Amino acid sequence: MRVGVPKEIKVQEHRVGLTPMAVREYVANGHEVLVQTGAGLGIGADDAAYVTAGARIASTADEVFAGTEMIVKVKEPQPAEWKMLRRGQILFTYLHLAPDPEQAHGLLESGCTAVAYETVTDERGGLPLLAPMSEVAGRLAIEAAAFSLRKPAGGKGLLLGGVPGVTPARVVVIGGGVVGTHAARMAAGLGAEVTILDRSIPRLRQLDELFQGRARTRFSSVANVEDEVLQADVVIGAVLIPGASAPKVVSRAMLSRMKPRSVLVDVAIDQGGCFETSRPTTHDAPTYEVDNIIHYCVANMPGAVPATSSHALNHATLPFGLALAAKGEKAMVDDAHLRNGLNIHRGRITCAPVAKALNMPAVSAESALGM
Ligand SMILES: NC(=O)C1=CN([C@@H]2O[C@H](COP(=O)(O)OP(=O)(O)OC[C@H]3O[C@@H](n4cnc5c(N)ncnc54)[C@H](O)[C@@H]3O)[C@@H](O)[C@H]2O)C=CC1
Ligand SMILES: CC(=O)C(=O)O
Ligand SMILES: [Mg+2]
Repeated sequence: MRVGVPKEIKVQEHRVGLTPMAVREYVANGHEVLVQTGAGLGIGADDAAYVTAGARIASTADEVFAGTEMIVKVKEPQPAEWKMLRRGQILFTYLHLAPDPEQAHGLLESGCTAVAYETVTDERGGLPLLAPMSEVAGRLAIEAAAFSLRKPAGGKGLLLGGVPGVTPARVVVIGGGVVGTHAARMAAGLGAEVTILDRSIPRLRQLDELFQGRARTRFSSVANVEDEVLQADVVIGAVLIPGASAPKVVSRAMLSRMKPRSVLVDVAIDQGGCFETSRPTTHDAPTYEVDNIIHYCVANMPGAVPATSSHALNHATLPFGLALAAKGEKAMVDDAHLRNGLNIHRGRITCAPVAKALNMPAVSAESALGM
């Protein structure tokens, strides 16, 4: 198959869909790879590195989209990219369609076959193509919070871990999945006082084992969330219902009762955000304030550390991308986990939670693929 890698165009997005390592694997499997010039510069991979790996270099995104059967990206396509996609062309990338009706319409009109990294599943019930970026974002969330607590950054002037004789900051993590676990590990490692809330009892049991007392666990009821949030210096929003819009777990009414200049980091913003007052921000202007509470809501946090995150992402996407390149849409007929990634197929939505969030009709991926 001819596979295309355009340069990412979202604000401050420096990751790349295929690293030279991955290009070499595609080429070794008999595929042709067309990479837009400069696509890898954010990770220190110049055009020569891609040529060495076996790619051809295209001078424009137009050339990449027009000359290939599958596009491998990182972030959801931007409006200029919807227009370059065509019927039957496979798009393999993050989509986060539930809070994004404009993108959904753009992709439906293009007729493309859009496979979303974030809804591909594995046999253990996990999300293997979301997990590596959730690991990155969970860790970054604590860096972002620590920075936002500092006085020169406009914060309340608190050191996350405190020092001997002075109490540390209270960090509350809502959602104890991949993002939540990595955020809690970073916060606990820095010496903060950490509480993790989740609605899954089995998950709370695992977290209790994992943290061995270095983080408290608590069931995520409305009352418990409120109790924790009102005492917090930092709240990390890390809930997910796969494919769906994030549930709102912190209301605007709670903000005025929180400790002044506390920090909310809404990692779940890519699914619409789990705080009522969240709206997406960019790395250029990552924070804003509501009711004296600092909000950090960057929707592509791992884009800030592309030299780590591009490699972690490629390690996870590679086997699925190779299957799509080898078999086209049949790869999804053969693999139910990859099929769960199918969000849009030739003008129809094929992911039920996405359709529900957008209030649009859906068909099953099985019927769309003629199974
Ligand atoms: N902003 C960014 O740059 C990035 C955002 N993300 C997003 O972070 C979010 C979390 O991702 P993961 O940790 O990988 O998901 P996950 O599926 O591993 O964990 C989500 C957890 O939320 C829990 N949960 C669901 N409803 C809850 C509620 N009402 N209260 C408490 N817990 C609840 C689930 O039981 C689960 O343990 C997703 O929206 C993901 O897309 C991930 C990577 C980067
Ligand atoms: C998962 C996601 O939204 C990101 O890595 O940017
Ligand atoms: Mg979006």
